[in-house]
Amino acid sequence: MSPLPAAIEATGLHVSRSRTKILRGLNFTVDAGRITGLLGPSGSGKTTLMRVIVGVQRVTRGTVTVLGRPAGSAPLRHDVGYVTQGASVYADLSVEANVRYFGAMHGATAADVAEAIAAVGLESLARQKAADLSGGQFSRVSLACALVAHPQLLVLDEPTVGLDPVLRAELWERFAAMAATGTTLLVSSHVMEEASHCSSLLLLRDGLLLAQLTPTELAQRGRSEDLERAFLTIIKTVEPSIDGAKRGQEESQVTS
Ligand SMILES: Nc1ncnc2c1ncn2[C@@H]1O[C@H](COP(=O)(O)OP(=O)(O)OP(=O)(O)O)[C@@H](O)[C@H]1O
Repeated sequence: MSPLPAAIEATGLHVSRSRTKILRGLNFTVDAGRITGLLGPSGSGKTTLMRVIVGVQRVTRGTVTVLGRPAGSAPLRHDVGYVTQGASVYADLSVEANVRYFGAMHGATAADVAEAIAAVGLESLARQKAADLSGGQFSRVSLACALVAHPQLLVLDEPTVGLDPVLRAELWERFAAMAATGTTLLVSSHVMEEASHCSSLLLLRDGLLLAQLTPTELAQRGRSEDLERAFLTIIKTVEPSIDGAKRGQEESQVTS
């Protein structure tokens, strides 16, 4: 079988916001039909990178191609799903009405709506108003609204925050099943143990890509099966080069 083309390709990606350099020269590819984890400490640039990929963040320099087209181009609207950290659903509508509403934009059927609700484990609450759900249930409505469109690429910003371990495990199983049927998933997290569910990991720190590697390679390079510890080891190893990159940037700011 010939390999699938990359679902996302970033070349020399720089993003500045309010004159602050947030992403500083990222180069990477995300394989189609796989789960790629976007991992890094708070403030490292994960959300900014996701916003670029879904086309809502202006790029300062460089290119990002998504499913073979420039990120944000109109034909991608039906092919890319994005679930932000803050759930974006209508609190005064029921779970079902929310999913139906978002599904209608993509021609989803009643069966698609029921399937998306079941996928996030909210069947028994389908008729409940979103406002009356718990925090974890509320954020799962958002996920169902993205799933109902059957996107080719699903970008999820910290989807497991606030979920109990059982639900978290179920969601990861769901993501794996989606990847097995060809969906590409890019999932951010700062919980390193979740890295083990991914085929490939993008490790971000201070807007720089420290490494792109598999969980096994992370454990090997970081010399620990504990992926949190392995990540910390990698951070310490590359710290001097980060300082160097920052210095280089400050020098270019002085000269530009
Ligand atoms: N509009 C803005 N103007 C200036 N700086 C911003 C703006 N939005 C975000 N930033 C900064 O960009 C950096 C990266 O933010 P981003 O939200 O991408 O990080 P993150 O890795 O997703 O963090 P978290 O895990 O906490 O959500 C942070 O230092 C943040 O303060």
